[in-house]
Amino acid sequence: MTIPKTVNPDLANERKKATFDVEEFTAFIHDGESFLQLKRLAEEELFSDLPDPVELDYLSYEDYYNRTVEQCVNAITKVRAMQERVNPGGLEVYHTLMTGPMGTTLMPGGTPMGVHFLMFTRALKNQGTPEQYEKFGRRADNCEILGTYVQTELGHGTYLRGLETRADYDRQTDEFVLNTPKLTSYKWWPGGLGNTVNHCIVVAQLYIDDEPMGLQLFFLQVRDEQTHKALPGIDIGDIGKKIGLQAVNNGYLGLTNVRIPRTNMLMKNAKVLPDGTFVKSPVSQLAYFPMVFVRCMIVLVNSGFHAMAATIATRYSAVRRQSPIKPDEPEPQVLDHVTQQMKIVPEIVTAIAYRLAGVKLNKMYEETASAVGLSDYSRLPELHALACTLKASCTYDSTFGIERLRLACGGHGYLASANFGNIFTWATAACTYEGENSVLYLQVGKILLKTWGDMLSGKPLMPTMAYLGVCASWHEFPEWTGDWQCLVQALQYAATNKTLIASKSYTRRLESGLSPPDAFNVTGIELTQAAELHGRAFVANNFFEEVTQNRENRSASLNNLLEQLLELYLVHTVQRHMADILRFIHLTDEHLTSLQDRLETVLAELRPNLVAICDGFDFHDKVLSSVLGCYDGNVYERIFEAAKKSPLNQRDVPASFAQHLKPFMRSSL
Ligand SMILES: CCCCCCCCCCCCCCCCCC(=O)SCCNC(=O)CCNC(=O)[C@H](O)C(C)(C)COP(=O)(O)OP(=O)(O)OC[C@H]1O[C@@H](n2cnc3c(N)ncnc32)[C@H](O)[C@@H]1OP(=O)(O)O
Ligand SMILES: Cc1cc2nc3c(=O)[nH]c(=O)nc-3n(C[C@H](O)[C@H](O)[C@H](O)COP(=O)(O)OP(=O)(O)OC[C@H]3O[C@@H](n4cnc5c(N)ncnc54)[C@H](O)[C@@H]3O)c2cc1C
Repeated sequence: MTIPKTVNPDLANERKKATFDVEEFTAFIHDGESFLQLKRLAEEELFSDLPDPVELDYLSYEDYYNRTVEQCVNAITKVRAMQERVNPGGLEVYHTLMTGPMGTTLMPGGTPMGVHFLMFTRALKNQGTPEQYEKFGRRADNCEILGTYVQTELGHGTYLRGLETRADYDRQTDEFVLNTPKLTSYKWWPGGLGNTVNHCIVVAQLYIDDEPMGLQLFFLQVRDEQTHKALPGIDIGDIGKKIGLQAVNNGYLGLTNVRIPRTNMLMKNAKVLPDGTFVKSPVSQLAYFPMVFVRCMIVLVNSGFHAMAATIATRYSAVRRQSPIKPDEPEPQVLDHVTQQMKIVPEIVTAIAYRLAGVKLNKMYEETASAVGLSDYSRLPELHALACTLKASCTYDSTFGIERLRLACGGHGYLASANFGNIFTWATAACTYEGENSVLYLQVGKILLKTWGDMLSGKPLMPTMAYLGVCASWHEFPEWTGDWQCLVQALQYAATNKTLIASKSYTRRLESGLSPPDAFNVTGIELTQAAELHGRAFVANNFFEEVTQNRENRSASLNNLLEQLLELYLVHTVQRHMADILRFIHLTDEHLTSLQDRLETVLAELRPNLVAICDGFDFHDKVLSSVLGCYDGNVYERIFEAAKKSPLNQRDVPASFAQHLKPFMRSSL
C-alpha cells in the first residue's frame, strides 16, 4: 500500500480555517522558542533511522528488550553529540529530551535507562558530597556506568519507614554490610535493574550498633563492569512481563552480606563518621527530594501523553466521516457531532492546563532546590504538597482522558497501530509510581489540616494555600457573576469548605476518643477530596493567570484563542465539580443553564481551530506513532498498511491450519 503524498482534503481544510498563528501558539505552549528549537533539532537527528513501530509490536519480550537497548544506545549517542554542539558540558538535552514524549518514540515500550537519567544521576549530584559526585556522579553523567534508583521492596513501596533492607556499619572495616533479610525485603520494581544497570542507589535502613538511624541512600555496584555478571552476594533479575512499558526492564535485587565502603553512603545531608558517629540531616525529608523532582516532571510528561492522545483523536475525527446529521446531507466529519466535540475538546484543554501548571511547578522546584542549596528548607512543605496533588490529579485525568479519547476513535482506536495502548500504559503507570495517588492526596490532606490550624491561630499561610484564609473569611460566597474569577473562586471556595468539613470531622473524631492516626484514617475520604480540589483549584487559577497576564506579549488572535480555551476549561471543571460546589454555593437553575450555554457556545467557537491547536502541540508523526493521528490524515491507507505487516499475513496459510483446524473440522463432521 502506498501512502499518498498529499494531505487529506478534510485536514487541509481544517488548517485553512485556523484563526491564529500556530507557530505562536507552539512557542507559548513550549514556554518559549529555545526548548522548541532544541526539540526540533533533536527530532531531525534522532528520527532519521527509526525502525518501524509495527515491526516492534510483534517482537518477543526478549527481542523487544534487546532492540530497545540498541535504540536507546543509538539515541543517547546522538543526543550526547548534539549536547556537545549545543551546550558543551550541559545536560539539558539529555534530561529534557530523553524523558519526554520524544523518549516514547525512541522506545515505545519505555526505556531501561529512564531512571538512570531521572533519578540516579540526579541523586548522585544532589544527595552526594562534591567528592562523591566526582567519584561516582561524573561517571554516571558520562554513561560510563549505568544505574537506577532502588527503593521499593516486594513488601513495601508506599510506607518507606517500613523498608527492610539493612545497612549495618562495621567500624572495624569502615564498611556497611547490606542485607535484604526476608523475601519481602527483596528490592522490586526499579527501572533498568533487571538486566541493564551495573550500579544503583539503594535506599536502606541505616543501623549503627544495631540502632536504627533512618533511611539513607547508598551507592552500590551490582554487576561487574566487564562481564556484566552479578557480583558476589547479589541476586538480581527481571520481574517479568507487565501490562505495558515492556522494555523498562524493572528488576529485583536481593543482598546477602554485601560490603561497601563507608564513603559509599551519600553524605551531603546525613553522615556517618569513621568512629560510627551519626550526624543527622538538617531535614530528614531531604532524602525524599529525588522523588519530589520526578513528581514535578511527571506533570509535564503526563500532560504530554494526554496531548498526544488528543491530537490523534482530533485528527482522526476530522478525517472520519459518518452518519448524516440531516438525512439528506452527506456524512459529516465526526468532529461535527457535538457529542464528539464534548469527548475531545475538554481533553485538549485539560492537557494544556496541566502543561501550564507543570511548567509553574517545575519552576517552583528549581527555586526550592536553589534555596535548599543555601540551607533554606522553608519552601519544602509547599513544594511537596503541590507536587503531590498535581502529580495525582494529572496522572488520573490523563489516564482516563486517554481512554475517553481512544473510545472517541471507535473500533480503529482499539488497533495497536493507533498507539493508544502504549500511551495509556505509560500514563497509568504514573498513577502508581513515584507515590501511589491516594497516598499522595493523603499527604496533602495532612498539610491542609495543619494549614487550617495555622490559619485559625493567625499564622501566615504558604502562598499556594493563602486562598484558604481568604475564602474562610467570607460568610458566604460573593454574588455569582459567573466570570472567570468567580469560577476559580468557586473551586477555591469548595476546596476551602471541603477542608473545613474534613477538619471538623477529624476534630470530632478526636473528641470522641479516637487516636490521631485512627481519626486521620477514618477522615481519609474527606481529606483526599479536599486535597484533590485544592490541586484542581491551583490548576484553574494558574490557567487563569497565564491567560490574563502578559497579554501584551501575544497577538490578539492568540489571546482570543487562549481565552476560549480558558473559558472551556473553567466552565467544564466547575460543571465536573458541581456536586461539591452546590453544597456550598447557592446557584439557581438560571446559573446552571447559563454554564451549559457557555459550554456549548465555546465548543462551537473552538471547533474551527481544533486541528490547528493540536498541530500547535508540535508532535512529530514519529512521536504520535499512530495510523490514526498522522499529520497528513491518510488514515485508511495507513491502517491497511499496518494490517499487511501482521506476521499472520506473511504466508498464505498459517501452520495451525494443518496442525489443529483441519483435524478438528474433520473430527466434527
Ligand atoms: C518510563 C519511560 C518511558 C519512555 C519515556 C517516557 C517518559 C517517562 C518519564 C517518567 C519516567 C518515570 C520513571 C519512573 C520512575 C518511578 C520511580 C519510583 O517509583 S521510585 C519510588 C517512589 N516511591 C514513593 O514515591 C514512595 C511514596 N512514599 C513516600 O513518599 C513516603 O513514605 C510518604 C510521604 C508517603 C510518608 O513518608 P513518612 O516519612 O512516613 O512521612 P509522614 O507522612 O509521617 O510525614 C512526615 C513529614 O514529612 C513531610 N514529607 C513527606 N514527604 C516529603 C517530601 N517529599 N518533601 C517534604 N516533606 C515531606 C510530611 O509533610 C510530614 O511533615 P510534617 O507533618 O512533619 O510537617
Ligand atoms: C512502572 C513502574 C515503575 C517503577 N519504578 C520504580 C523505580 O524505578 N524504583 C523504585 O524504587 N520503585 C519503582 N516503582 C515502585 C513504585 O514506586 C511503587 O509501586 C509505588 O510507590 C506504590 O507503592 P506500592 O506498590 O507499595 O503500593 P501499595 O502501597 O501497596 O498500594 C496498594 C494500595 O494500598 C493503598 N495504601 C497504601 N498505603 C496507604 C495509606 N497509608 N493510606 C491509604 N491507602 C494506602 C494504596 O492507595 C493502594 O490503593 C515502580 C512502579 C511501577 C508500576
